[in-house]
Amino acid sequence: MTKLRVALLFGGCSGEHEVSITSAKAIANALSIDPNPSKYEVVPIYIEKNGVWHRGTEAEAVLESGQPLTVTGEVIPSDRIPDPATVKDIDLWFPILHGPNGEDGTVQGMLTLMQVPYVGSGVLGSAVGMDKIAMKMAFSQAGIPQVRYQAVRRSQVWSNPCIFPKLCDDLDAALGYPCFVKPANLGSSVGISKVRSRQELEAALDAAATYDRRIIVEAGVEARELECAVLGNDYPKASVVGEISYNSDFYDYETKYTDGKANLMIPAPIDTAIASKVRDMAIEAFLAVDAAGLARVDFFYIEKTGEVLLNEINTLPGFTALSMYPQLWSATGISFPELVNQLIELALERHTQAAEAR
Ligand SMILES: Nc1ncnc2c1ncn2[C@@H]1O[C@H](COP(=O)(O)OP(=O)(O)OP(=O)(O)O)[C@@H](O)[C@H]1O
Ligand SMILES: C[C@@H](N)C(=O)O
Ligand SMILES: [Mg+2]
Ligand SMILES: [Mg+2]
Repeated sequence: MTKLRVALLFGGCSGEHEVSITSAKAIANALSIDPNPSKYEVVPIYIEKNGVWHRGTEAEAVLESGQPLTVTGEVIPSDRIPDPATVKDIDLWFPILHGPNGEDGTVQGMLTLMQVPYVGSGVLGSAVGMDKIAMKMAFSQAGIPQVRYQAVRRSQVWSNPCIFPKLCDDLDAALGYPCFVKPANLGSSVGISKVRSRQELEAALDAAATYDRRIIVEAGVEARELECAVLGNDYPKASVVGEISYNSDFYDYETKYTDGKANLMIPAPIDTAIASKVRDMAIEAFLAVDAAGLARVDFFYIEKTGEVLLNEINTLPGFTALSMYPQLWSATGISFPELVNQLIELALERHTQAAEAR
């Protein structure tokens, strides 16, 4: 049988670069477990933090060591797209890029133009699923309950001294404290601050503005945190529901990626009615942004009132050893090696449908 040559695309110009390397290592490992090696040949392709693409020994070394390449020297723009000669043998692309320039529709646009199959959401699903303001607008249109929020532009934060205080007055009055200030297009809690005072609000807005032109400020809720994994294209399935608990202030970067800091409970110790609601909402969220292949949907469960609020969708969720997505499927009966096999099959299904429609 001829093997499908699968490009594992990782790294990227993103604050989640290191997480992407760890996710890619785990996926490469899953592709090395039987029966996957009889079907797939893995070709690692690494995108440096400065956007330069590498195939071959450099990409393999990053995957092996888990360490990013150090950015050096001047970059010409054409180094930031694949050299056609070096990728013409690729049969299918598996982007495992988190955050901007990879999870947000940019790479998906390039692969769509190339008319090649790739794992995960297309341009629209990726872009809407990445931007927390756009995603919330889509969710609210779909009638999915969420926390109160306000969208902020960087130009309002880095503005003249009259606009900024007025912005903070408005946020103060509308959302109160604690609130969460987030760059709209990022993940792994990078750039997020939990804010308890006016002074902290000002600093948090300034910090978020260093990451993104678009910022979201959300009312803080005291809630249990639930996550649900989705798999499929037109008829997506939801996994069992998981819960995360931790002792830190919130589920921040360090808590997410330091072994032993967060406790993952799968399945979550919640009523079946709540689990069923979460699973239904996860699928509604997936369809609302036009996701495909995979997504992990994050929720707040306010036990006192029984309310379940949708926090966000992640169209390229983490696959690290501490990440929920593969663990949720494993608990649902799909092993990690079988999961990556199904993701590849879903990519092929979507590609065939797109080709038939052309
Ligand atoms: N409105 C909120 N109320 C209470 N806690 C919040 C709120 N928003 C975020 N948090 C806390 O911050 C964490 C990160 O938020 P969020 O999931 O939006 O960020 P992210 O960077 O997209 O994370 P990831 O993509 O890694 O899941 C949440 O898991 C939660 O602990
Ligand atoms: C990778 C990270 N953004 C996640 O959602 O798991
Ligand atoms: Mg996220
Ligand atoms: Mg999240």
